Amino acid sequence: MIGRLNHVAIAVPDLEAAARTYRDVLGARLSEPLALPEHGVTTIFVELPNTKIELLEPLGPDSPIARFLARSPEGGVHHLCYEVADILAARDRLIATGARVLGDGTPRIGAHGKPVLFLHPKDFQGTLVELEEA
Ligand SMILES: CC[C@@H](C(=O)O)C(=O)SCCNC(=O)CCNC(=O)[C@H](O)C(C)(C)COP(=O)(O)OP(=O)(O)OC[C@H]1O[C@@H](n2cnc3c(N)ncnc32)[C@H](O)[C@@H]1OP(=O)(O)O
Ligand SMILES: [Co+2]
Repeated sequence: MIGRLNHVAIAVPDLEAAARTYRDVLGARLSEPLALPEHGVTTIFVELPNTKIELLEPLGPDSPIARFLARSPEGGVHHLCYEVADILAARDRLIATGARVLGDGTPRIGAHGKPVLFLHPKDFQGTLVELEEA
């Protein structure tokens, strides 16, 4: 069911500092910052030949990454995003297996303008999983 690894997300306390590290130290190509208030994050994507790194900074008081950063103030790997061909079919199949789809189960539009869903980390070896329709 899952396809390509779309991105690895890293929660960071300071997006500009993280962008400098990837651009100036690691020599990577970066997107412009994108504020996504409905997701409570600002993102910068690091473009790699085979996948992307999503740098995530909290945005607003209800950011879903605030608690993560409270536990890991220097930041860390936050989620993996896999592509699926049909997100509603993937959701229904996952629910049938007993996996917990976060929120109300309705896909929302993510950073790439495509529908996304999140799966509970406790059901996937302690890793938060995002699905994005390809
Ligand atoms: C820009 C859009 C999009 C894109 O297109 O790419 C994005 O990526 S947005 C990214 C941000 N959005 C989200 O993360 C949405 C989904 N997340 C959530 O609903 C919540 O963050 C959560 C995963 C349910 C966690 O909720 P929270 O209240 O922060 O945590 P708890 O304290 O209740 O944690 C319970 C339990 O889970 C562990 N945990 C929490 N976050 C992670 C994580 N990222 N990876 C692994 N494990 C995680 C946490 O440690 C707790 O464990 P125990 O202490 O053992 O109970
Ligand atoms: Co993501």
